[in-house]
Formats: sequence, structure tokens, C-alpha cells
Amino acid sequence: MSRLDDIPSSPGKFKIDKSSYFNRLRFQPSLTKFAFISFFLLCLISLLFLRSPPSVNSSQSDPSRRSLRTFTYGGAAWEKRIRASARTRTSVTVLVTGAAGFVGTHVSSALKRRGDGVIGLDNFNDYYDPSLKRARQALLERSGVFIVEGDINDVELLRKLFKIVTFTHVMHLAAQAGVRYAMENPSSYVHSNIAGLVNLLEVCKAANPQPAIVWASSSSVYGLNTKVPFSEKDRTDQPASLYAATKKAGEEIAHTYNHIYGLSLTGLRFFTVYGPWGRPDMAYFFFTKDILKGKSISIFESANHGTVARDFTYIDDIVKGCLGALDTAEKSTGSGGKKRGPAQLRVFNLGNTSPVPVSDLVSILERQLKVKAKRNVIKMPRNGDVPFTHANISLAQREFGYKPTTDLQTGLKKFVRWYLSYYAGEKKAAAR
Ligand SMILES: O=C(O)[C@H]1O[C@H](OP(=O)(O)OP(=O)(O)OC[C@H]2O[C@@H](n3ccc(=O)[nH]c3=O)[C@H](O)[C@@H]2O)[C@H](O)[C@@H](O)[C@@H]1O
Repeated sequence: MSRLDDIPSSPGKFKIDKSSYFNRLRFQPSLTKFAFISFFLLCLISLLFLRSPPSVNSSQSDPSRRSLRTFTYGGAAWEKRIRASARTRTSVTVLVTGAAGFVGTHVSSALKRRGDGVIGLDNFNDYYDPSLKRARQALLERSGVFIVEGDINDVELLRKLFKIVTFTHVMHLAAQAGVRYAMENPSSYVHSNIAGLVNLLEVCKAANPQPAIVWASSSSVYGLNTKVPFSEKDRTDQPASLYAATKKAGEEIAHTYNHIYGLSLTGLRFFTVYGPWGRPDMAYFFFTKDILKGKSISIFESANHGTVARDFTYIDDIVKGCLGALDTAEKSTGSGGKKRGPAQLRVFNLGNTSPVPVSDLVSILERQLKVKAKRNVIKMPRNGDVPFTHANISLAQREFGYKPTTDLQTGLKKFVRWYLSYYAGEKKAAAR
């Protein structure tokens, strides 16, 4: 018989004869037994070692996972700060994810001002200058809002927060934003906008009581639609960027958690939000920077020299929309992972209803900055951008009286005033 004949024909047929093996063991002298147990323990310890989480450095070296940093949290002082920040003069206590972000900072501040309990959560990633996020954090701290440093993918942290505080609402604004960056770092969108959302919903669904959730979707879900203005009833199945696709996926995921677990979920489709403390990756922000530096700016045009336009929406209008959505959100119906009845599921456009061509945006900036821009008009690259956006806001108007009041001229004036004073202050601080 050749040695090949010893190998069974399929793995399923190959069985270790455990009984004879252990029987043999039973009759060995005690020294052998001791050696075997020691070896077994050694293997167990090595196995545990191999399964321990990666070190901080290993996760930071991969740019797509930069927000997976390990954070240190916990302790009596940390919990005390959370409890103080969660103290409410109303019946509302909100967990705001992405609180050091642009919209997150403004919304957290507005909630706190009216007396709600607010806890922020942010991973302070370096998608754009983290010092701006730190400055927003300092601003919020002065008004009594504590931002917990951590990632929405950290299930233990989320569970801990829900143990310390009974949240009535979650305002979920943490996300990987930006349309064009999705071509550079696609996995960061999956990590934050899909895995992070699911993780958060898992914790919310298991909470008792479950909070009502309001979260940031995006106007980009309308993708390549040509029918304007964009209405919530329109199709959203032709996204032009991975960013848009992850936001659209978020809307479908929201449907699932509402259906299975009775979570109350409201998605808000923001339309190109701008204003003071804004995001440096957005065109109005880096156009301002480049115009002041005398650098040329690229202004996209669509096919046949067509205008590219956006329904630019001022931050204060968006904040009113967020609060309106939160105040009209009904309670979730489930508890501890079990649905008890049908729950609310909504989606709203939050736009300005008056699209402005990007070239007009630049003209306004030129007037405000008193500097002529070096314009470089180019065909829109295939980068995930869509040619125009225009919101129909009648649904939000009907449901919670949403009515934007700031035109682009007025809003950009406020932005430019903030920009000049913020960066003048930074320069002064650097010179000191
Ligand atoms: O409303 C939304 O759904 C989205 O709004 C913005 O995305 P976007 O509207 O593309 O805003 P910007 O990146 O600031 O671009 C504004 C306009 O400037 C144009 N642009 C951008 C960059 C550039 O170099 N030149 C240029 O003409 C874009 O094509 C676009 O029409 C945000 O970046 C997204 O996170 C958000 O979800």
C-alpha cells in the first residue's frame, strides 16, 4: 500500500479517533500529563496574543483606516464631564456624532443654547485640518458641550455612552464627506458612512429606551437626475459618486432598521451647506483661500459650455431644519432590540430652492474679498460631481415649517467676515 492511500478521499471522512487518544493519555505518568497541560496553556496564551487588537501605529499607517485610532476613555472624571454635558433643562438629551464637524458644531451649539442636554462624539480625523476641528471643540466647550473622542465604529464606546446617559435622540452627522475625495480614498466612505452607520444603529436598536435618530443624507443621492427641482419622491438610483452611493445605501439601511426594530429614523438631504466654521475641502472655502493668495481657481463647466450650479444653503437655515426634524421626530417603538409597533421613517430635502452658478459664487467672493480671481474655466472632470442641484423643500416646509431665509450674497458675507478674522487670529497666534 502506498502512503497516498492513507489520505482520506474527502476531508469529511477523516476523523481523529479521540477516544483512543484520550484513553492513552489517561494511563501516562503524571510528568507527561504536566508537560501536556503546560504546552496547552502556552498555546492558549499565544493564541490570545495573536487575537489582540492592532497597535495605534499600525492602524494609523493605513490612510483608509486613519479614523480607527484607539482612543483612551473612561474613568470617573470622564464620566463626570459626560453627565454634566448631558444635563438638560428640557426633556431632550442628544448624542451628536460628528460634533467637531461643520454642521455638528452649529447644531450642538443650537441645541445647548435652548437647554437640551448634548454629548458630542468625534474622531477628529485628518481629512481636513484637524486644528479647525479643535477650534470648534474649544468653542463648544465654552458653551458647556463635551465632545467624546472616539469613532462611531467603536461599539464598546457607544454602549458605554448609552449606559451613562439616556439619550432621547441621536443627531448622526459623523460621515466621510466630500464628493471628489471618494475616488482617492473609497474605503473611508465605506468605513464611516456604511459600517459606522450600521454600528450606531445596532447600539441604538439595542438601547432601552431606543432613541429617535435624525441623520445626514445628501443631495448627491439625486445623482444624474435631470428633472428639477429635486423632490423626495424622485428616483435616487443613479449616483454619480461613491460618496452618493454610500449615502443612498444609508437611506436603505435606515429603512431596514425601521422595519425590523422600530427605530424612528429621519434622513436629511443637505444641499451644499456653507458658512462660518465651514469645511476647507468645499469649493467656496478653498476658492476664498486661493483668491486671497493670488492662485488660479478651476471653475467647472458642463458639456457644451453649460453652467454648473448648486443650491447653496446657509448653515443657519440648515440648523433650523435639523432642529425642526428633531422636534417632530416621533419616539422609536422598540426596546432592547424588539419592535413593538410601526415607527416613523422620513426623508427631507434641506436646500435653499435657488441654485446659483459656480461662476456667480466666484463673482460674489471677488466683491466681498475685493480681489479679482484668476479664473480657469475647465470642463468638469469625471470626478463624481453632478452639473446642478435644486431642492424642492415643500415637504420639510409642511412638516416642520422649514423656510430658508439667507441668500448666497448674505451668507457669503458672513462667511468671509469669519474667514478673515479666524485666519488673522491664527497668524497672530503663530507670530507670538
Ligand atoms: O449637497 C451635497 O450633497 C454635498 O455638497 C457638497 O458637495 P458639492 O455640492 O459638490 O460642493 P463643493 O465641493 O463645494 O462644490 C461646489 C461646486 O463647485 C464646483 N467646483 C468644485 C471644485 C472646483 O475646483 N471647481 C468647481 O467648479 C463643483 O462642481 C460644484 O458645482 C459637499 O462637499 C458634500 O459633502 C455634500 O454632501
